[in-house]
Amino acid sequence: MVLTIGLTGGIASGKSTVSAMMRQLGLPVIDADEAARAVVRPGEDAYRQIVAAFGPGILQKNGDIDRAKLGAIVFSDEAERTKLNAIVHPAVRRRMLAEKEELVRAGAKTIVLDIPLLFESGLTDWVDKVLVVFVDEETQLRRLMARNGFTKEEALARIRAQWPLAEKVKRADAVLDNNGTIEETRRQLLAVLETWGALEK
Ligand SMILES: Nc1ncnc2c1ncn2[C@@H]1O[C@H](COP(=O)(O)OP(=O)(O)OP(=O)(O)O)[C@@H](O)[C@H]1O
Repeated sequence: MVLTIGLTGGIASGKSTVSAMMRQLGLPVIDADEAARAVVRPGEDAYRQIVAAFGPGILQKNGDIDRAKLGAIVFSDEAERTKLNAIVHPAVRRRMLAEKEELVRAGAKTIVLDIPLLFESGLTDWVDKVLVVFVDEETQLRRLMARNGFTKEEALARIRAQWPLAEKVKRADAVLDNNGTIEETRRQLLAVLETWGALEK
């Protein structure tokens, strides 16, 4: 039996920090953001579909998709956003499932799926356990502003575009409180993984 852990949280709540810890512990991590970048690289099906749907005007000189341009188009137009998601989402899911199959074939006992929008995308059925990285809104705001150089308004707009973190916490199998130090978070992570038998080889 393979144990599949879904790692999620809110923007700047510390998911990448925790996923790096999990990798350090030797757990294989499949990263949804990385998959989303990979499927739109030149040569990929989703790349061709995006160029066909939005035109070559969204390309950079070197042929890569200009994420800022595409982002500006879909940001203000829901129909365009739906069109893009209909191309990208299935491709990301296929890629993540293929990566998971590969790890299962290679004999992995525990697999981590790092999916920032696990709940928003309705993918909780993909995992056996949901691990939520939690911070209070004050800490989240401070870290997001510091990391991205956002104003308070810019940071709040991004926080409010996601499910409230408290809702994710309610539905979690385990929660890591990341308001404290990295070391405190690491201790909580080890305890959860121990409980789930996730570190057994
Ligand atoms: N316990 C902590 N103490 C201090 N700083 C932290 C802690 N955890 C994370 N950070 C910092 O807070 C910021 C957000 O953390 P991280 O990038 O891991 O979050 P994330 O959930 O992956 O964010 P996103 O969804 O935006 O990619 C980073 O700058 C990180 O270095």
